[in-house]
Amino acid sequence: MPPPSPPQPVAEPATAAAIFIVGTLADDAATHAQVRAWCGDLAALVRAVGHRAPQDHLSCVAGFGAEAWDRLFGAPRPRELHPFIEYGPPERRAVATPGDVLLHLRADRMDLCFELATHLVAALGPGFTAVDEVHGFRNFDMRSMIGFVDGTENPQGQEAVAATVIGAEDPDFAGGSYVIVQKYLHDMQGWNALPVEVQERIIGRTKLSDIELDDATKPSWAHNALTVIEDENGEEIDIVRGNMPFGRPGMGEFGTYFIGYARSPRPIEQMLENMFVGKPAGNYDRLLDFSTAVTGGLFFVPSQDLLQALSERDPQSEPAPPTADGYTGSLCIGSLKGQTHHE
Ligand code: HEM
Repeated sequence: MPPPSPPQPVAEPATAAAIFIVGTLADDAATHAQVRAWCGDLAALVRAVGHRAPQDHLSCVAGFGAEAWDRLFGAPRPRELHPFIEYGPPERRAVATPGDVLLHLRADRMDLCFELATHLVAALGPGFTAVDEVHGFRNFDMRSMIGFVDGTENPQGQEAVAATVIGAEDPDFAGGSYVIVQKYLHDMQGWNALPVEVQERIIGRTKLSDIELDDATKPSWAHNALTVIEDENGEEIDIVRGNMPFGRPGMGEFGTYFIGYARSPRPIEQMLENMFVGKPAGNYDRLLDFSTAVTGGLFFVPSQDLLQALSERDPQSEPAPPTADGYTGSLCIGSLKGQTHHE
């Protein structure tokens, strides 16, 4: 058995700064070839910038949307990769917005994220158009834009890896992950006008001390009641969140960039359904009375080895065999696996 393919740095601890870039790709052969080559250059670019400041934990995760995957790499496609599914009524909707490529850059210094983003976008070439870019910062006490500590219940270490990294359920794509992003804008005036006790019932935790409310106090519509989900055996299904606050106070912009990684998009989609539609329907997340999702995207994050292998993939030479329930076929990276750095 070859060693498992190392994942991209999806389950990293929170850093002080992050840049999120979502872009679309022109649908022409030159762009596709350039982006495939970029997949092979990504790790070297991260090294080139990050090596000079090893203590500042620079990392980058790259993901690809469903349509882009087909155009860039052809079949097979990761088993659960599909366009972002919208949830909720018109006045409270998790919207889907365009996005072929996601870049999630993290470091303890914004200048490192900025420098790397500059190189990565240049290398993607003229066929890449950024459609959204957010520069996030770590707020004091790890507090989100709405003043509550964020990330407390994130799994850590091995549990984070188990929650995010695909294993035997999709062997061709083992070592990969799915990621869902949403950019939220908050009505801070409305939120701040609420008594703290009401805010605490909306989040399901105390504001100052970040302690979970007990079951008798926590409403069924609390954020952490709707986002805690279980499998058929009653085991909690974890995801790893890397949310960051962002904004421009002078312009009245106050936001949260939600980013959730998991080994299947299903748990995150279930959480979105619970939040936006409600559980049961109508029993929705009151955080959404003060927060509007203005973007939404789902991306697949290939393992590091697959990212390398994809750079040499020619989808034209591998005719895609679509089937009724998606794509099947071999990824043909067996021969390329020998080129990985750890074998
Ligand atoms: C407006 C955007 C959001 C904000 C400001 C926000 C904020 C928070 C806060 C303050 C907590 C409690 C502390 C913690 O454990 O992290 C939390 C928990 C959580 N959130 Fe969110 N969140 C947002 C959107 C989302 C979305 C879209 C999802 C999933 C689709 C989600 C999933 C979760 C989960 C799984 C937990 C942990 C629940 C637990 O295990 O107790 N959040 N969030």
